[in-house]
Amino acid sequence: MSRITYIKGAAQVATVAGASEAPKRGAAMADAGILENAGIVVEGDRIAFVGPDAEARRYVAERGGADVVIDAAGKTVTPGLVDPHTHLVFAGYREVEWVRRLQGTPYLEILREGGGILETMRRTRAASEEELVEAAKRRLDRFLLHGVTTVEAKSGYGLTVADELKQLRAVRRLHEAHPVDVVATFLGAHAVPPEYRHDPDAYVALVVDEMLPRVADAGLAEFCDVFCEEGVFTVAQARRILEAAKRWGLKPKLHADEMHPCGGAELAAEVRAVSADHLLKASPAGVARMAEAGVVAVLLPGTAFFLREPPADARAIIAAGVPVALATDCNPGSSPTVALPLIMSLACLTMGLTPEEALVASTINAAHAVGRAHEIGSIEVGKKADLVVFDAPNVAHIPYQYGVNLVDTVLKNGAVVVEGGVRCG
Ligand SMILES: O=C(O)CC1=NCN=C1
Ligand SMILES: [Zn+2]
Repeated sequence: MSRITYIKGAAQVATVAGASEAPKRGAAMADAGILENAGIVVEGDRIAFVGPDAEARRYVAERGGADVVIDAAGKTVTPGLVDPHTHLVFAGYREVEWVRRLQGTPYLEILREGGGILETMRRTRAASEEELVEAAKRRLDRFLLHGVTTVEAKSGYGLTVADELKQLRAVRRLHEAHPVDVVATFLGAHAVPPEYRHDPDAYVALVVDEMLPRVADAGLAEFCDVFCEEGVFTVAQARRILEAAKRWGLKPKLHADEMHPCGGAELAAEVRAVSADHLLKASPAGVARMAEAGVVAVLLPGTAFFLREPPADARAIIAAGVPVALATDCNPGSSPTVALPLIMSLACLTMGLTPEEALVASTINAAHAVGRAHEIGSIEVGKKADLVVFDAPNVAHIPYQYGVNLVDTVLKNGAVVVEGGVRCG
């Protein structure tokens, strides 16, 4: 008989229900499926009931009572938060670079000098697989304390066959060893490494002819991403890599139009990418093409904030009918954070999302961006019991109390792993 957990008397339960087949877009994003004075019953690792608390209580009584009871009076329950864009596995931080950027040196200038991503590349190449796993585990611990129960994690700091495989093996070990589920993305085309700086196309050939086959044969990644940006990889190079990735069974994603309007959104639609991410400089035509192609826009307002750039035009992207998701972009250069609730605050404060839209973008739509919407991202019977109890009277408080971590309890696969805001499982 599997364990029965009863989350009782919640002031609000944000079910985010009804969008497991397709992400919420347009006006539908404003509806997080909120129930007042509701209860949730978990059996084993699955959601067994969600609805009025009186009915939940009856459901529990008919099964002889609950093994675990969580009092959610005055609190808000949401699906476990999903972060669809992180560079989780890396060695070393770049606070020195950040101070230089504060004083006016542009991000891409530092990259051209051989710093930035290439600074993290040198440290990640020098680190062992074990060191990468241990450092990332501590970041996953903090993600969990912020209510994040699934993250996507990219390679892209190795930039050699061996080091890209090392990073992706670390991602797989993290998924196996930590309560947070980790979804792997190959990002060998994150930057051109120094040894290829005189022949970037030769590096693209290494990515296509050597890295992709090894990653695919080892089953080390579900997605392939490219940093399509001025001075990094062109649209033509990105197209070549993503078309090859599709032939190897990896689903395409794209860092698109982050710093310059390069046509990344248009390319994402052309290759039918699962998601196009950043989009600070995306063209209206590119956004319209994304809507036609069903590409999810993963927006990263924390990165825009940290780069002190205007954010993506989320209202126009939502109005165009493109589903929007949010992510931290956790990385040592442009977004050293794991605080997805703060990203929700920035989405409201700098991009004009409502609290319910921000929650939809951090749950079911984010789950679609990592191909997991059938399993997670909403509180619906049969889905995995990944749940967060926030010490908040309603959903709005989650982004409203910006910078405050209101996470009280986290259930992962039906088991309590955070209680009273502290790790316990
Ligand atoms: O700077 C980094 O390490 C991560 C990044 N990739 C593309 N933009 C930022
Ligand atoms: Zn990124």
